[in-house]
Amino acid sequence: MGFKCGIVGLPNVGKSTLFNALTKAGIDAENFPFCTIEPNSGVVPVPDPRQDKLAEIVKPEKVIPTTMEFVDIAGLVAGASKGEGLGNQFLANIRETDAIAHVVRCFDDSNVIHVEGKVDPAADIEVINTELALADLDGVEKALTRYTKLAKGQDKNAQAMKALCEKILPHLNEAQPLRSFELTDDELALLRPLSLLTLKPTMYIANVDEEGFEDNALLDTVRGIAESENAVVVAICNKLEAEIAELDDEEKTEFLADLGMEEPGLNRVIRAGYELLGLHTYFTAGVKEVRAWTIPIGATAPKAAGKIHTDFEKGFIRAEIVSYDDFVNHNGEQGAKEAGKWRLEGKEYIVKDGDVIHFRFNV
Ligand SMILES: Nc1ncnc2c1ncn2[C@@H]1O[C@H](COP(=O)(O)OP(=O)(O)OP(=O)(O)O)[C@@H](O)[C@H]1O
Ligand SMILES: [Mg+2]
Repeated sequence: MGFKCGIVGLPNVGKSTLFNALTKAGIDAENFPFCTIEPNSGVVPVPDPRQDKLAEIVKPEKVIPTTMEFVDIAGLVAGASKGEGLGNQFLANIRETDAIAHVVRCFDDSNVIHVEGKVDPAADIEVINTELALADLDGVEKALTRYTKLAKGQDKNAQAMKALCEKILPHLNEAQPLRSFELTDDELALLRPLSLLTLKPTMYIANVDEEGFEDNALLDTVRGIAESENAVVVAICNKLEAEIAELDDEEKTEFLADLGMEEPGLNRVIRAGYELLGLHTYFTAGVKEVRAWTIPIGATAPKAAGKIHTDFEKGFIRAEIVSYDDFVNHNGEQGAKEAGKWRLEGKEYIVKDGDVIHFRFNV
């Protein structure tokens, strides 16, 4: 089920620091039982202020946030696609993720070793992107050999695959990510089984020092590169976040206020990851629990219902919906009903972000 975001980057750039902060923050949220799946993989609650607002109104016994999984992946070095460093193992770990958070060092600290000897975000990004592109090149070349054989028969799919592999190979040969190659939806669907790394939605995490959020040429470099690839950048000080995550709730509020921050920077990372995956949230809000559920953007009401239980999808009758704003503005379901804001929707309804839903079904 889980949506996984892999944390990648050069060695010693702050990946584990970020991961630790993320997973610690998970424990501190208390209302979610943080679970470690593997030593380097953790489920993190997705912070959503709307859910807190709903809970204030409904006063449920429990509040259950939705979650996503982060995976801390070993540092990648030049040559990984040829088996250097942890090489293929590393690449296999990335292949299993749904999106990539690429941590880039944007802090100067001579005490922290940089594997390439100097802090240079553009060069660092290139090392990683090149390795990922070369890994894809290898995958596409193998696929081409396979489909070339199959295409000799009448296999239409194999013929289409062969042509497509030939079309994208030159781009990969120049170590360019496929994100920057224009592909139709049909072509993307054809390529899906190859789980290509450079097609995964990617965000850059610029790891800055405490004063590094403004007037930071290193950060500007990352922003420039991201813009050219239509990628997202989140600037964050991983070291500071790790410290914040260690604090108890009260200390945390005070500490953040001192820094002039409303919430930990981590929340931006989690939310950016969530958006990157093309996900959004609907809520169920009863006295037992107020709960957030994750669905792909564009999911219909029965599909959304299926998240709760397959029976809800199979026996779907209708969805009773109040949109988030109406729910809050009218102080709950009853108020929204009286104001005529309570809707009945059928099988075709595309669930909107923030919908508060009650499903009717029979089994
Ligand atoms: N923003 C920052 N400012 C200063 N130091 C930092 C910052 N972020 C991380 N560090 C420091 O950088 C060092 C390396 O961090 P970390 O172990 O998280 O790297 P990593 O990317 O996981 O490395 P590896 O690939 O070897 O696992 C640590 O000493 C950490 O405290
Ligand atoms: Mg690490």
